[in-house]
Amino acid sequence: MTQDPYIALAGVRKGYRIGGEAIPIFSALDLAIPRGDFVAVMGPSGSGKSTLLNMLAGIDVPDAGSLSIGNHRLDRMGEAARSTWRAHNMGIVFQFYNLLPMLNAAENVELPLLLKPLSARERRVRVGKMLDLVGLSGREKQYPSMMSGGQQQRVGIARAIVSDPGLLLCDEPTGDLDRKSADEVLEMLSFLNRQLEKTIVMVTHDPQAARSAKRTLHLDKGQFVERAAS
Ligand SMILES: Nc1ncnc2c1ncn2[C@@H]1O[C@H](COP(=O)(O)OP(=O)(O)OP(=O)(O)O)[C@@H](O)[C@H]1O
Repeated sequence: MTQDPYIALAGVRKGYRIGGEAIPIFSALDLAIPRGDFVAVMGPSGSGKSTLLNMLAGIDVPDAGSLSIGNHRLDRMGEAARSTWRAHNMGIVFQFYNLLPMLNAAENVELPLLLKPLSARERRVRVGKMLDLVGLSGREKQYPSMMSGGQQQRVGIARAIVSDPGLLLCDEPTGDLDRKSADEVLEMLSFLNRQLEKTIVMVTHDPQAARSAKRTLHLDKGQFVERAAS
């Protein structure tokens, strides 16, 4: 049985212009990721990992070629449509957590739900479940400044999944963490992939983080090279 890939890039061209000079990043990038996959993306600095994540997130668009996620052609959507699409279909986990310092853990996790037609009680119940899932129940009222990096990242993960998106994009999710906290975060991502069937694309420089993924794609000279997990 063949299934259309969940994420499909075909012939994607992307570059930047600085002053009059064109800087090509991808000239014909192809990529197919099935639903339920957990992919690590590695590659040297400047190889285009963030550019790829930004396109998958609909923050940036290809100059040419097609980019679809779950049958939606992101390259054909306007900015407002991409932004709405993003709010409903994906969660993003950042290297430095991107929590709002003036909000406590529960309020940070609740943020994406404010866009949904839910009552305050429904939001509270959902936020409680998410904090429980990431092992932080009882810490609802704590502010980011009172939490370790690992705890902050778990709040970031709870916020990323609170709307129940099918896709998680992770940008160096363990880049700011010590080994033990990093391993806890990676275990959590594996759990979300295996038990909740989230599709995960994770950019990382950390080979140990990449080993948590089902496969690793190496960006090299604007193309992907797949290497078996070691
Ligand atoms: N908004 C932009 N304007 C101009 N050039 C850009 C822009 N964003 C990225 N670039 C350039 O595109 C190339 C790829 O950048 P990108 O950030 O995607 O690489 P990366 O693989 O994520 O790097 P790193 O591992 O250092 O984060 C780099 O040469 C970068 O300088």
